[in-house]
Amino acid sequence: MNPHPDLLEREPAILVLEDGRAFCGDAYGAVGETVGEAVFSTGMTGYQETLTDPSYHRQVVVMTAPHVGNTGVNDEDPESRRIWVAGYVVRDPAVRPSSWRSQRTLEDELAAQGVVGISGIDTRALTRHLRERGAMRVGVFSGAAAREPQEQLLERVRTAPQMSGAALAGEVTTTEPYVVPAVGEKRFTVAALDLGIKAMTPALMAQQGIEVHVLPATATFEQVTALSPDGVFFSNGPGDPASAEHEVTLLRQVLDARIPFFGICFGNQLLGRALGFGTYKLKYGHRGINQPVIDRSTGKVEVTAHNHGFAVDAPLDGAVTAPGNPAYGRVQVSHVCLNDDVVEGLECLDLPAYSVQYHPEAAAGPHDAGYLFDRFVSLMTANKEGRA
Ligand SMILES: NC(=O)CC[C@H](N)C(=O)O
Repeated sequence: MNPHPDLLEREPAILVLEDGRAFCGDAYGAVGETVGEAVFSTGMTGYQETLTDPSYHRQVVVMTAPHVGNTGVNDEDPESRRIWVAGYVVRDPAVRPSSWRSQRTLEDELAAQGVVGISGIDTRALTRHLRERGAMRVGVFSGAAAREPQEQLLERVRTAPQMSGAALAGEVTTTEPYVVPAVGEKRFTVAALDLGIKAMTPALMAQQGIEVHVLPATATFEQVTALSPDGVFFSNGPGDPASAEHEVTLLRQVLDARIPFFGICFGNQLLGRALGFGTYKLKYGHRGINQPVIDRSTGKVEVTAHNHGFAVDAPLDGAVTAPGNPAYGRVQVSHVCLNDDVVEGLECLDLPAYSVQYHPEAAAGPHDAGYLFDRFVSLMTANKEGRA
């Protein structure tokens, strides 16, 4: 038997932020180097879902939860086919996983998938720094790279691509369409554009009797209508919504055709753009599983899962005519984050279309927002019956 990893001397590693601040730690996962956008997640659970969420593509995730890896890794919880984070920053890795569902250790999984990480970092201090200075590029270096002069490492961080302006859906989407069959009797057909979709989303739709046709991000309006869908869905996904031109054009065609539409996260930002609103980069984003959001139609507060670095710029007070096209009628902000008043949902009053910035699929996270899938079913039902 190999000696336990913590009995081995870990290789030194260094984390270098774009503004020059550096943190020393130990190599964790794959040894090597990686650069990306430094973001922090406050989720205490669900690291497997976080790591495999395609929206984290090109991001180095800093975990504020101090102890990571406790429940190991299994083959049931991934949200996609691989780990997407560009790097992983933790304070104190679990010495050994303890869960009846665990099949491997987290560190072995990170190493097997080539994900460079760093442990032994004061992730609270790093998070406070990111909150003060904002999300920025970062590099994690271990092995030979960690021995290079820090100025050279900093140079590599400063020349890495920025998240602003990045069009990344094409790098994470499925290459071929596939179908997630309805559970039980099939009631609806939905075309779901995969911009970085999480597995739980079609799974929850399927439970509502929806047959979900997941399409590549490059799908055309003709490919969508060929399915005669009862509804169209746009998923979450990485990158800057301001760079998603094809998707916005497609969504405008969907709205013009009055096909019921539901969008999550990136899908919400794209609905915002299709209606004529702008989007902007948040200082450090929302990532975690306990973010309070108010549903303005009911006044109810939901505790929700978030993962977004951009947001829609829309007026919070009441309905307005869609600024991009008056033919779309009135639109209002349906949900707002109680921490910072960021737009968390949009609702069209004269079109069958709505979206949320957060994650009703809650993988991981609380299930408070599950009703949003029921709303999609109601919208499609009303549209079928000519009431929408
Ligand atoms: N989870 C998502 O869909 C994220 C959307 C977008 N990439 C953002 O960071 O805001």
